[in-house]
Amino acid sequence: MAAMRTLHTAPASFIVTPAPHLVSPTPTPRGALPAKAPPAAAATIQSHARPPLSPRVGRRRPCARAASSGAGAVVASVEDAKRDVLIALSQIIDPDFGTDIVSCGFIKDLEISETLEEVSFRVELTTPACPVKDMFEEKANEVVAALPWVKKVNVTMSAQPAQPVYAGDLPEGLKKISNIIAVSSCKGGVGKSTVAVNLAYTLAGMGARVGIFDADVFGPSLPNMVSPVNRLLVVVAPLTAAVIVTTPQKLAFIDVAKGVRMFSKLKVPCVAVVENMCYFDADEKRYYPFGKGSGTQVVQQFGIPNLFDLPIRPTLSSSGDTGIPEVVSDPQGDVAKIFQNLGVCVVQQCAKIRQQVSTAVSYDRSIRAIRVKVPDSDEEFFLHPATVRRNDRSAQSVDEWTGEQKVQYGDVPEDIEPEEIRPMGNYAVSITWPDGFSQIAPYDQLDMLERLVDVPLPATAAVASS
Ligand SMILES: Nc1ncnc2c1ncn2[C@@H]1O[C@H](COP(=O)(O)OP(=O)(O)OP(=O)(O)O)[C@@H](O)[C@H]1O
Repeated sequence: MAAMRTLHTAPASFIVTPAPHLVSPTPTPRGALPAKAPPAAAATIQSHARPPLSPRVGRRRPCARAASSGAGAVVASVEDAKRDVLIALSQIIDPDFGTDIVSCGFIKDLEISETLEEVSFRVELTTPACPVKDMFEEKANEVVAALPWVKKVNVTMSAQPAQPVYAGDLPEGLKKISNIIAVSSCKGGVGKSTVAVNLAYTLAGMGARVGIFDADVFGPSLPNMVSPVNRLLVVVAPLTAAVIVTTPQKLAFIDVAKGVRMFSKLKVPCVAVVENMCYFDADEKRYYPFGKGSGTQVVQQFGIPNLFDLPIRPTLSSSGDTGIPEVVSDPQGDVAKIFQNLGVCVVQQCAKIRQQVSTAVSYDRSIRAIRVKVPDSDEEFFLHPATVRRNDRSAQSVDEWTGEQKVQYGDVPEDIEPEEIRPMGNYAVSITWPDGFSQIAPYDQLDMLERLVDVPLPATAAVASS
């Protein structure tokens, strides 16, 4: 008997999962969605041009060989023109990745007209909900138009196709979903469904395709009521991140702490805390009927960086009954602004998590070592591939019942190299070996293995991670 009910899923950039009440968003015209709040972070322009990744590109000034007057200047060839454009665009820095948009691989389909005067390219972002996409478009136009030989710039904005950061088998419906966000509290009635629904509509308003799934993770009661033979439904869901909902009471903190610890065990980063029903305004005064501070306590104790205070609003409650979420019915209101900030935070944190996960473990052919980056730090360590393979703990390598080692030391060639390394969500990588064996290696396990010491600095960037 399943204690999970799917309400509305679609090929989506995001799935938001409240627990445990049923909520099914009614499709809403785009125009009715919340207005954009100012982005939390802005794309920045580097003060000096940086060369793009191509080793052929030098540090020369854009169009240095063109006529010096600027207006009416010419460029010698399409190749030179493309080089100029990439150098110009590499001045734009993605605030989340701290890298220029050329190195991030965002520039696609760069074309120069035969007359060498018109430039066309596409900027492909990691998510359609990128909070700084307008800024990127504006700056891309600006820096390319500033090249003296350019008369016209055509910029198209797009986003990468939705794709999970997960190498394992996924149910069909999850194969085109990039991020799954859990909205959780471990306590009933604090506003999970309210937050989940409004967050989902906000993300949709930012350009993401969003579905909502309602899952009762902690307290499924139906299995107890009917005593099924199979009590456990094993599914849906490599979570990208969690948003914790709490209320200001001290008692709420205890339950929330339980949830944060659970997500920590599951290696799911908690990216934000929403302290719901914090206050209300009346007679030009602000009242805090439930006291202050459980959200702050969660942030301080668990280091979750983003705290959002949500007021008590009769309209938030009544919007649950009417089927039109507050961010839709009052897109310019205070509550919509809070959700807009929460949405920006979620999108940015997810982008960072995906970037971190996809580069966490890679194989560096030049030094024949598996490189492991320690999350949230500059630290990294190296492992001998054969050591990783010999320490596989799956049933294929170790007898599940006796613990007897089935794969012997000598069975693994000393010079074995992985063919592919792919992330399995936030907790493990899948390593494919030349004999076709696919090893699931949890980060915790990699952390325990004997490390290579005195590893020479790699000559080239790691290549095997995808
Ligand atoms: N900020 C708010 N202001 C006013 N009413 C609110 C607010 N947040 C939630 N509510 C109301 O509180 C009640 C509980 O909220 P909600 O159903 O979202 O909580 P939940 O955590 O999902 O509950 P459960 O654990 O029972 O599933 C609802 O009636 C909702 O409309």
